[in-house]
Amino acid sequence: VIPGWFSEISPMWPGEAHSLKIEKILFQGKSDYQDVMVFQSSTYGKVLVLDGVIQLTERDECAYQEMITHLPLCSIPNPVKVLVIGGGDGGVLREVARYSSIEKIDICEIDKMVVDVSKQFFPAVAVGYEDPRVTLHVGDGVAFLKAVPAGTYDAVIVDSSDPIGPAQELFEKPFFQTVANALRPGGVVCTQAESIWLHMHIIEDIVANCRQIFKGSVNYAWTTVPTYPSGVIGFMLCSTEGPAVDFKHPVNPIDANDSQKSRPLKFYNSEIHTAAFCLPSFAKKVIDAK
Ligand SMILES: NCCCN[C@H]1CC[C@H](N)CC1
Repeated sequence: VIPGWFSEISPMWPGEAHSLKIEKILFQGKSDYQDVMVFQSSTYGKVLVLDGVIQLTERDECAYQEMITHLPLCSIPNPVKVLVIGGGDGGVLREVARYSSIEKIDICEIDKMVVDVSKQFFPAVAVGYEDPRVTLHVGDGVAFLKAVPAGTYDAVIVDSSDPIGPAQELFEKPFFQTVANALRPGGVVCTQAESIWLHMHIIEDIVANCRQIFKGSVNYAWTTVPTYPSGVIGFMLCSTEGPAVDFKHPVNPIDANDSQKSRPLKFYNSEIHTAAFCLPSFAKKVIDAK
């Protein structure tokens, strides 16, 4: 460990550790579920860390929040009801709130401390909670989805941490089945789906499970987030049986109905949407073969 530096050491990415220079530690706490820390970095703004794993930095969170939200929501013509599982920092809510067609945004986050810390230290991320369409449910996303009437949502976004810790169940087959049940026919789900450089086996299992459960489209997309392990993160994009969804070609260009023209997108655009589904051969072999 280098004094004055934060290193992201984890058995989930053995033998490597991304480091950020610390200017000042702003918060350290322990919730019912995990250790929570916020620090001011030298070059990436403020940083949110859960159980020693970087969740977001002010400098590059736009890449993740915009892609995980607009890849699914630009793929269906008229989202009305959306559910976010996880995402307690509020960044996905901020992006979902751009769609004027949306009438209801539910969010189920298990750890209230993440919500409170984000509101205190990341106001430009937690701004998503200010939208009147948002309802926060503090609890376990698995239980929440089991209680949701079938066919309730047009879209579900699973903005989880990694499969070690509170989010473990969000990577397992029963959870994907409850998501499929909660979606309308032709509804879409987008989940945080790790790194093709680090987690090809996890991704292989997720793709196999999704192909069994989601009878519409099943695709894997990826993007660059410098402060995530290996510098990239992926997403599973799945749709239920019903009106066809072509994830690779957006039908609902966000700029057509973006209610927040005062705060333009920093990362997402329709070209990078389509490009996100282009995979290197080692990943394509595994993902497209399933
Ligand atoms: N809403 C914040 C992003 C949470 N997703 C992250 C993906 C990469 C992981 N190593 C840590 C969580």
